[in-house]
Amino acid sequence: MEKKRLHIAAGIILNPEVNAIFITQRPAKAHKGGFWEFAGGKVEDGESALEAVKRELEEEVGITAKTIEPFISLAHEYPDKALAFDFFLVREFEGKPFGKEGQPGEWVAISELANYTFPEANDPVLDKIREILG
Ligand SMILES: Nc1nc2c([nH]c(=O)n2[C@H]2C[C@H](O)[C@@H](COP(=O)(O)OP(=O)(O)OP(=O)(O)O)O2)c(=O)[nH]1
Ligand SMILES: [Mg+2]
Repeated sequence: MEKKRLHIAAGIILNPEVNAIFITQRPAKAHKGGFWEFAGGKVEDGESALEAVKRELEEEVGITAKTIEPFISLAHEYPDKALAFDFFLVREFEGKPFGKEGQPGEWVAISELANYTFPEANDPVLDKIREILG
């Protein structure tokens, strides 16, 4: 069977004052359930990655992104699906992020990110966060 190919856009929500990032935990039954993630999801037909990440941030964590820039793009093949990601850095936003879909969410200091388990695809993202923002 053909692998599904999906385009995913996700946001790295930064609080620069305390060098922390807001992350959420994927629901147990979802793909990569229980792993921590940067809020985001599938880019829909007719939508740009930037539009998608803004929409997903409203839907999943209840914030309106105001200053947002491309951070890293990568492709990752899981056994069951092939994903292309665009991660964006969200430097300014309106509202207070929370797990709007009932998922756990936390502000985590960049120095503490290693204590949270992310999907394998996120490794280069985490490395770059430590390098540039840590
Ligand atoms: N949002 C997000 N997804 C990630 C990250 N790392 C990673 O491997 N993924 C994978 C897990 C999923 O297979 C896929 C994201 O899909 P999703 O299930 O969040 O998509 P979605 O929000 O549009 O889902 P849905 O409501 O349409 O079902 O990307 C990450 O940091 N953030
Ligand atoms: Mg999602």
